[in-house]
Formats: sequence, C-alpha cells, structure tokens
Amino acid sequence: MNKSKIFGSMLIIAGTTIGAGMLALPLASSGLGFGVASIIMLLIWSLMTYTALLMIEVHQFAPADATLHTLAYKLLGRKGQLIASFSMMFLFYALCAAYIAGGGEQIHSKLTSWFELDIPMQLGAILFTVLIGTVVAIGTRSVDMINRSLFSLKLIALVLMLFLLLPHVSVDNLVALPVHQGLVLASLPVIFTSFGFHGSIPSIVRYLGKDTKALRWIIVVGSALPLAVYLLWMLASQGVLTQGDLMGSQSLNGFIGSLSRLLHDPMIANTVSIFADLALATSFLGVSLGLYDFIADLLKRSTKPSHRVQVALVTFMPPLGFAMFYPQGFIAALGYAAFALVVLAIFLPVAMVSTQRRQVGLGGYRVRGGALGLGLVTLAGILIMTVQLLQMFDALPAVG
Ligand SMILES: N[C@@H](Cc1ccccc1)C(=O)O
Repeated sequence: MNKSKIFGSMLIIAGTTIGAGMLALPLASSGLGFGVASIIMLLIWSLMTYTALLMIEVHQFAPADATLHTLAYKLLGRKGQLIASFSMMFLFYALCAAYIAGGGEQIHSKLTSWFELDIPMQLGAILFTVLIGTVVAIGTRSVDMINRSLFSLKLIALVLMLFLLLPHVSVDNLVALPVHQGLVLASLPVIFTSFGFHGSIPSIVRYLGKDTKALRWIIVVGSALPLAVYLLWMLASQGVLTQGDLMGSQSLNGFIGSLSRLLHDPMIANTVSIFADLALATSFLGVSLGLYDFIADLLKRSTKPSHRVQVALVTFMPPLGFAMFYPQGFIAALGYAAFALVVLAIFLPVAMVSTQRRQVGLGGYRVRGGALGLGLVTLAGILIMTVQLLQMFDALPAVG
C-alpha cells in the first residue's frame, strides 16, 4: 500500500477536524475545569471515531467513488438521500456563519486597535466574506494555492502558541472542578462540532480505493491527532487562565484579551490572535468551497463568470446575513452546526449500517459493539440534539 497516500489521508482528516472549532473549545468548556473537559473530549472522540468506522463498513460494499448522496440513496432510499443533502447544506451554512462571525470579530478588533477607527462590528464580517468569497469564486485552484500557504503558517503558529503558553500553566488552575453540572451538558454541542470531519470520508475512500484495513488506520490516527492537539490546547488555555477569567471572556477577542492582560507579553497574545485568524481563514476556505460546489451542482450552474457570481451570492449571503444580526454569534453558530452534524455523523451512519447488516450473507469488516454500540451512539446523538434545542429556547445556559 502506498505509504505516502495513507499519511496524506490522515493529514486530510486531521486538517479538516482542527479548524475554527478549536478556538471555541476554551470558551465552550470554560466552567468545567481541565479534568472534566478532557473526559468529555475523550468520549466525543470515541463517538466520532466509532461512527466514522461505521462509514468505512458501509463503503465496503459500494463503488469506490460513492458519495454520501449515493450511499444514502442505495441504503435508505429517496427520503434518506434528501435528509443527507439537507443536513449537509445546513451544516455548511452554519459553519460558514460561525467563521464569518468569528473572522469579522477578529478583523474588527484589528482595524479598531491599529487605526483607531470607530467602525461597526458588521464591517469586519463584510470585509472577511468579500475577501474569502472572491478567492472561492475565482476557483478551486486559487483556493488550493492560498490554502497551502495559510495552512503551513497555521501549523507554525499552532506549535509556537503551545510552546509559548505551556510554561505559564499553573497546576492550581488545572484541578478546578465544574462550577455547576449544567455546564457539562451545555458544552456538548460545540465540542462535538469541533471533532467533526465526516464529510471528507467519501473523498478519502475514492482517493485510496477500498482498502478497508488502511482506511481504518487512517480514521483512527487521523482523528487521534486532533484529540492530542485539543488536549494540549486545553491544558494551555485552562492552565494559564483561571476559571473566573475564562468564564468572563465572552468572545474570542475577550479570550485573547484575557491572555494578554494576564501574561503581559504581547508576543503571546499576538501569536494566539494570528493562529485564530489562520484557523478561521483556512476553515472558511475549505468549507465554503464545499458549499459553493454543492450549490453550483444543485442550481446546475456552469463556470461562466455570471454564473459564478450567482452561485457566490447564494453561498455567501445567508451566512453573512446571520453575522450581520449576530456579530457575536461565533459560538452560537457552531452549536447550530451540531444539529446537522448529529444527523450526518451519527444517525445516517447508524441507519445505513443497520440496513446493510440486515442483508444476509455479507462478510467483510464489521465494527464491534453490535446493536448495543449502535444504540448507545444513537442515544448520545439524541442527547446532543436535545441540549442544543434547550439552549435555543434558553432552558439551558448557552456557552461562550
Ligand atoms: N471540526 C471543524 C468543523 C467541521 C465539522 C464537520 C465537518 C467539517 C468540519 C472545525 O472545528 O472547524
């Protein structure tokens, strides 16, 4: 088997997972303390890896170039296919809305502090969208070129950021316990979204062919890498700031501000801020490219310039509209994304595997855990959806 392709695929999975969601983790888990937050992350990682392996089980009996769309049709019929497409679009839109709100906040704070301008928050969101939207509308090649350099810079910023923060970790901060139990539930949707990558599984299968053994490795290692990065990131952020500081930082900017106030080192706050910019930009490029292609396909538009503008408007206007109304909506939108992700990453894989396992005489790879495993992850999905619903109706505290 081609080692470099396997390694590359692991990085694709890890790269899709480690995105802007990581920035929301310290805020989403602010009242939990490091210990409890780590346990929740481990549980959500196992959940996501398990359901990704279910997808590999499903892919075994389909052509190597199957997409989620074709798999859902084959195993669940027209209704299943509709649910898959709708959830995919909802997920993309919600993620883009989060990235625009977060990126807008970052641009706004830079413009106001560098040039002492007094501009509305919304202007930052518009600038960020126009910038990324233009790159996406020009075409995949321009996204690839820009993404490559931004992605390399993002990795450097990530390593530097952890390196600078970890010496300031205080053990006292790490042993903090949850402020109250409701926060454990409240943190679930955002942490869940930050571990999401499931849209990329069909592309990996197509790239590598149906080598189930290699694919299983890719899923496990590719998703364990983000787990390790997230644990270090939690160690750094929860160890440097006290629980009070963390809970007082309402937004991404507030969090960066707390770091710079506490550490009196502009270098650290700048590195975190640059990492945040790069994480938002690369996630937004990747996800909006997916959404753009999806919509071009749906509306059957060609690559003519006038069509490109139309598709770009349908892609970017709805999430920009969200960010106009909720300029502080970064974390809220990541929570909405969890809704669609529960369907895509839990309910659909479970439903497809259950149908497939009922067909007689199928050998091949079968994920362990049987009906009990499938039942448990379904319950976890229902729990995450319920929490998100309760938060939307203000029956549970929202995080961030
Ligand atoms: N995990 C990604 C979000 C995502 C979810 C699902 C699929 C793809 C991407 C992030 O943190 O930004």
